[in-house]
Amino acid sequence: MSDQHKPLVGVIMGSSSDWDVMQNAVNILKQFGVPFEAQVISAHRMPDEMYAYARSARARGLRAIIAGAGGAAHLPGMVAAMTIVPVLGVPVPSKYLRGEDSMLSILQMPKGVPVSTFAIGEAGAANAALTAVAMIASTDQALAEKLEAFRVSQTEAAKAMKLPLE
Ligand SMILES: Nc1c(C(=O)O)ncn1[C@@H]1O[C@H](COP(=O)(O)O)[C@@H](O)[C@H]1O
Repeated sequence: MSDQHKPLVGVIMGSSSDWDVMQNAVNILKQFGVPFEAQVISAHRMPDEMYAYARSARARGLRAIIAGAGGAAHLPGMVAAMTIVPVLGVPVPSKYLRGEDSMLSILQMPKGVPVSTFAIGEAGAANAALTAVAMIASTDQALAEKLEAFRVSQTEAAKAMKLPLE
């Protein structure tokens, strides 16, 4: 990471109402010190802005785009249609269908335009960010070591878990 201020990961979401979930991605990027940008971009409500964002992503140096959306979640797929920067899709839980609609909208892409799709909700947002970290770590040894250390401490925490019976 030569320039700490130049974002390597773009985090976008269809609405500010997605923030509760999507902040889990931002928190991971902050934890690993990966430069990122985060903003609301909607395929449905801001198609021109979405177009400009996706078309400029690669030239601006983004290595991954984490795109979260709920309901008819077309944002990740439409962004993926307009850039070869890998898109990591996060299904945001929806009010009536609890995110199953979001998940299927993001997951069922036609052959040739991939969106890597993660679990519905917070775990998906965090795991999308961990995947972006892993992608960047493939050419950044210091980041790779941080990711290894994260896994070790997670394992230690799991091994130390106690049940109330004990
Ligand atoms: N799925 C999309 C897109 C899109 O895919 O372009 N734009 C907004 N949305 C979603 O609409 C839901 C409700 O949004 P509001 O809470 O603003 O009404 C959000 O989960 C958002 O991601």
